[in-house]
Amino acid sequence: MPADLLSASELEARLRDVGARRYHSLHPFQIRLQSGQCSRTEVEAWALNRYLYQACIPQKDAHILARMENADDRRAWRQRIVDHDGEHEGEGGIAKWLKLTDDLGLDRATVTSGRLALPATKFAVTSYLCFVRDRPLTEAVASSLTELFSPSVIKVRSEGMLANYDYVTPETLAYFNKRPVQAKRDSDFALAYVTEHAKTRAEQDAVIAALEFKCSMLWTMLDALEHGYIYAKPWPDAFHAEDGAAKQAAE
Ligand SMILES: O=C(O)c1cc(C(=O)O)c2c(n1)C(=O)C(=O)c1cc(C(=O)O)[nH]c1-2
Repeated sequence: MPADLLSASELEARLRDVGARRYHSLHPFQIRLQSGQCSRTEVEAWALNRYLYQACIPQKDAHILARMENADDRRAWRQRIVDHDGEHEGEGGIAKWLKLTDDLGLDRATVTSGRLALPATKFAVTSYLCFVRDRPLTEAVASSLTELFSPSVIKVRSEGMLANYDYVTPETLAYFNKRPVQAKRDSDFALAYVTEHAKTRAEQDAVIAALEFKCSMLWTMLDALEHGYIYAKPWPDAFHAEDGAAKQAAE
């Protein structure tokens, strides 16, 4: 074993340290959202933009699945696609995300078209898809390891949104109910996978860098919301206050 190779527990500690420093739970927009400081327009813009992230997840998982040579790995990984797409129309995580945007009063066709999403959201999502397509498979798998950290941010966000926004109900946030259990299952698999397949220190460093990349992608999406909606300067073609509840209340 090369002297500089990290043990499994050292690698895990390095990965957890990436999350402790860079995960989007630390972002000012996330803190604003969970503490009730977001305007209704900001909550709507968050949901509308994040739809594009939700929609890309089964596509990125299909890229990874197609590259796995081992049937056991494929059987485990394909569950992620089912979780988001469902077995039938109207089932699965993406449908539940649309329930969230429905409850906020957003038009489905507008949300799914991505027409009013911020340019940085689109760049971030595209770069995630390109990353898992173009980088070595172990790095692509490693980029999903933000799910090591998602159960706690989901809990804090969901509790905060329910406590602080009277238009948000448990049904609105039903998407998040299953995620902590699914995220634990998925991140256990991904952590075991990268631990087994990153065999050199350079490969281990690339796995850590992949997780840093993914954290930066999630961070960028919240930077874009902060810039666009807190400084009130969204991209001209993006979602504006008039596209949301304010407009419907005036009608
Ligand atoms: O609510 C969140 O903060 C959050 C974060 C993440 C994440 O850290 O990537 C995911 C999710 N949610 C999520 O719902 C989800 O399905 C998901 C899949 C993945 C992935 O990279 O495969 N991350 C996440």
